[in-house]
Amino acid sequence: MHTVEITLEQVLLARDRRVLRQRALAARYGGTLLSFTMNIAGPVKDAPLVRLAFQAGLAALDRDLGQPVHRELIQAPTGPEALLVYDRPAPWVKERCLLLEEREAVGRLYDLDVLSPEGEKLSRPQSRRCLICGGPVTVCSRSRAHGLPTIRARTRDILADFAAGHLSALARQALEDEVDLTPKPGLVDRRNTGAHDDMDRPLFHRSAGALAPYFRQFAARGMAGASPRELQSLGRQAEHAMLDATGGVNTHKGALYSFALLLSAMGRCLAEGGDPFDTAAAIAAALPPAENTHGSAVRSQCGGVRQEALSGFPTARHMRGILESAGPLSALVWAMSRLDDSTLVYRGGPQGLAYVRRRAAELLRLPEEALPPALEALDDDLMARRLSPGGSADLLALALFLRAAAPETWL
Ligand SMILES: CC(C)(COP(=O)(O)OP(=O)(O)OC[C@H]1O[C@@H](n2cnc3c(N)ncnc32)[C@H](O[C@H]2O[C@H](COP(=O)(O)OP(=O)(O)OP(=O)(O)O)[C@@H](O)[C@H]2O)[C@@H]1O)[C@@H](O)C(=O)NCCC(=O)NCCS
Ligand SMILES: Nc1ncnc2[nH]cnc12
Repeated sequence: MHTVEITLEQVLLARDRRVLRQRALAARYGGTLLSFTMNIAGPVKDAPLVRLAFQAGLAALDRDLGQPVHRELIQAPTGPEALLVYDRPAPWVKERCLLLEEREAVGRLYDLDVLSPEGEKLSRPQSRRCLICGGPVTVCSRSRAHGLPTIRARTRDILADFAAGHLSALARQALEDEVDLTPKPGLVDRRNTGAHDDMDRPLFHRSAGALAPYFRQFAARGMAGASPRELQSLGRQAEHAMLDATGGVNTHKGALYSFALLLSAMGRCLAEGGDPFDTAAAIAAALPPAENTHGSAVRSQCGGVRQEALSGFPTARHMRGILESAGPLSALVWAMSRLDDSTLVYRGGPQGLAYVRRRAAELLRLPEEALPPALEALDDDLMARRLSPGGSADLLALALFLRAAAPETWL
């Protein structure tokens, strides 16, 4: 994405347009109006990092204030904007906006103007704090205490730090939501431990917690332009941390590889633009396939996770679409019906993979709500055969992450 420098005149025109829309919405709905824009100093007001923070702010508003009666979004060179109407008292809305602004550093970059039904803008009880010194921003802006380069550098640091933490939290949540989804044939879930004697749900949650700090680092290192070799080294450190947390059990080795690639790629694209899936594939291609692993043992029969990465994660991307149109169980069944899953080949040979693909394909026509009984029966069958579609489970987590992160809204 090419960043654009805007003029003061464009800023003023955007503000005039916003005021006219606010009046139109007040006339149409009454209710309390929230105008959400970003406080970004300098001539570049619209960039991937800004959009990511803005999208996260919208999600936080939905979480803290509930669904508005009306919402409209504007994407412009002067920066992302949202106009929201709530059927709530203006002081109630303002109080929650102030809490949201204070909750984390990125809130300092949110401009949440609350207007009463009569058009009166609710003031804040005390001045906003300066990004640089923490004093009243009115004093610093009047005295020009800090130069624009300093403020822009601090703004970018806040946005970059927020992005890494936010993406890490979404990735961790996706891993936890995947293992909690039930019933999943042959896999660990709330019903049983599938075809595994050495893993259970608490172990997977511990594993996700151990990986979260590394997920943050992959995104941050990607933003900093780290090389594939550096990322691979970080990946090995993350694998060791996972194994330390699980007592040596391989819960997420494959998931770590996929998430590491995608998070590094998202970080790179947040800083430099580009497509995160193409970037992930390029990083994977720059690294040699692993040796002396289960995957290497069956590589002549199965492409495994590296092949999925080299192709830009097409399976996870298609699964995300199924999440929207049907649901997570349907997405898992679809993946099981076609994925080149090395865990199945390693455990049951090509015939084990073919068996799972065939049984899953039989379920493709069922609607999401009709799947649980059939999946419980398949679960009992795969447990008896010691077959575990761990690759499909990993890609379900990746699809859940893509739905939550929605990179198309900020890249
Ligand atoms: C690339 C590495 C993972 C090297 O591992 P390997 O050479 O073995 O690669 P694969 O076999 O191809 O895949 C490894 C795991 O990836 C999952 N997976 C398999 N097929 C696919 C696929 N087509 N698409 C996506 N993902 C796939 C699967 O992982 C899950 O299953 C594992 C748990 O199942 P289980 O059967 O219990 O496995 P084990 O415990 O090993 O067997 P048992 O002893 O229990 O019988 C678990 O890993 C899940 O995640 C495959 O197992 C990678 O490790 C690597 O190169 N790392 C170096 C560091 C690095 O480069 N990192 C980041 C780069 S930016
Ligand atoms: N729920 C699960 N059960 C077994 N292996 C997995 N790998 C990733 N998620 C898994």
